[in-house]
Amino acid sequence: MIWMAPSLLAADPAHLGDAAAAVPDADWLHIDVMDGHFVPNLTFGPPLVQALSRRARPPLDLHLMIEAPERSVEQYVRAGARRIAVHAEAAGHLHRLLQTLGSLGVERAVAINPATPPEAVEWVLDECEAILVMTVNPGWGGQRLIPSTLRKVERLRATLDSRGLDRRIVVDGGIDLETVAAAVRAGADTLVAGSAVFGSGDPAGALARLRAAAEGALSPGKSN
Ligand SMILES: O=C(CO)[C@@H](O)[C@H](O)COP(=O)(O)O
Repeated sequence: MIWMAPSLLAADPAHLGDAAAAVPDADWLHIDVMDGHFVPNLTFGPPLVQALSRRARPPLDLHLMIEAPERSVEQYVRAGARRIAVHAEAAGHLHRLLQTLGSLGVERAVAINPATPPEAVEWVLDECEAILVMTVNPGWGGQRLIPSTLRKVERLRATLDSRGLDRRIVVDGGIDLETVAAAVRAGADTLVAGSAVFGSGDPAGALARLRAAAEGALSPGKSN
């Protein structure tokens, strides 16, 4: 089953609550937390996440693009996160951090940047529910998908299949009507999309079209 996760990063910052409420049919609402260090951009802190949780119907999917994520995860769980992605590149003790997240009762994803090999997640697959493959370099929305990242998705899907592991593969960055089918065919089943949803005048309609294209790519005989 395909899951769609519109990313609020592409919404008008002056109307974030309205944007959060505009996609009730999303499976997750993706929120990019940036600290100005791990990536240069600075975005959502815990009070803002908590306020958004009151406007959003979908569960909140937080992507922590921050240094030392172990210092902040509890605050974000208290703010309303239902899934948290931490970067393999940022966590000094990734396995322990994932165990902590598990004990806090949230779904766990391990995120990897475009230059990070898929092997970076190999020894933590038992401690997460999803792997988030960055299909652009993190920090900004509106970039073009880097094609080599889909080869990494293929490798990860093959590894999961060979080990009989049921894990979500999330792709994040440059997902739109042109790229979504290739991402799904590579093995992604959870699609984060910012500009393609909130860059449109009709976020709910854009989300529905993107979902239809993704589901079409799963069904043999359909051309997407
Ligand atoms: O994590 C990030 C960017 O660092 C993403 O979640 C973006 O928000 C995706 O935006 P689009 O590429 O879909 O515009």
